This record gives sequence, structure tokens and C-alpha cells, in this order.
Amino acid sequence: MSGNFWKKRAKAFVYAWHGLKSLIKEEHNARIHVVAAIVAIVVGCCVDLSPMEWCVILICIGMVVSAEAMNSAVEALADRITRDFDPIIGKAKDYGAAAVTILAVVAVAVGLIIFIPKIINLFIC
Ligand SMILES: Nc1ncnc2c1ncn2[C@@H]1O[C@H](COP(=O)(O)OP(=O)(O)OP(=O)(O)O)[C@@H](O)[C@H]1O
Repeated sequence: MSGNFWKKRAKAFVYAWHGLKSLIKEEHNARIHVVAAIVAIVVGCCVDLSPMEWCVILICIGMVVSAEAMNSAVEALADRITRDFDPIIGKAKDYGAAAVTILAVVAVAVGLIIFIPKIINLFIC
């Protein structure tokens, strides 16, 4: 494979990194999700998580942050089309918000199912 191929692949990571930085800087919901992810990872390090539990937690974090990024992409494109009231734009934004909310609620439920028994055990033992 040519050097150009690898240069393009490396550039794709740079663009993704720029996207992630801008997401965290400009979207307050994304910041909340990233803080929640950091809290989950820190608490996970303090309690004894199995490899499978780590995988589930990391998948939840990845899905919520990715959904937030996709939702922000939809919002940015929608705002580029028009900032005037438009029911279809509103519907598209609501769908994006619904996708993030569904995953965030599932992630919270998963977090509670995994962490609550561990935290209770920590205080009992
Ligand atoms: N151009 C529009 N036309 C119709 N409804 C809109 C429009 N823009 C936003 N809305 C409605 O307002 C809601 C919030 O849109 P907004 O773009 O503020 O997204 P948000 O990310 O939730 O806001 P923020 O990032 O400030 O928290 C949308 O889900 C939609 O129902």
C-alpha cells in the first residue's frame, strides 16, 4: 500500500480528533456525557469489575458519546439549512435527541445494575 494511503488514514484520525474536541467544547450535553463517562471509569477502577462488566460499560460510553456526535452533526446540518421554524427540521432534531436520550437512559440503567451491588458490597465488607 502506498504512503499516501496511510497518510489519508492518519488524517481521518486527526479529523475525528478535531470533531471530538469541538463536540466537547461546543455541546454542553456532550460535556455532561463525557463527565459521566469519566465518573463511571473512575468508579469502575475503585470497585472490582469483571472483564465482561468493563466491556458493557465501555460499549455504553462509546454508544452514548457517538450518538451525541451524530445528533450534533444532524443539528449542525439542520441549522445550516435554516434557522427559521420548520416542522421537518424540528422533527429531525427531535429524532436525534430521542436517539441520544434512549441510549443515555439505557446506559444509566446498566450503570445502576452493575455499580449498585458493588458499591453496597464495598460498604458491607
Ligand atoms: N429550525 C427549527 N424548526 C423547528 N423546530 C426547531 C428548530 N430548531 C430547533 N427546533 C426544536 O427545538 C429543539 C431543540 O433544538 P436545538 O437546536 O436547540 O437543540 P439542542 O441541542 O437540544 O439545544 P442545545 O444544544 O442548546 O441544548 C429541537 O429538538 C426541535 O424540537
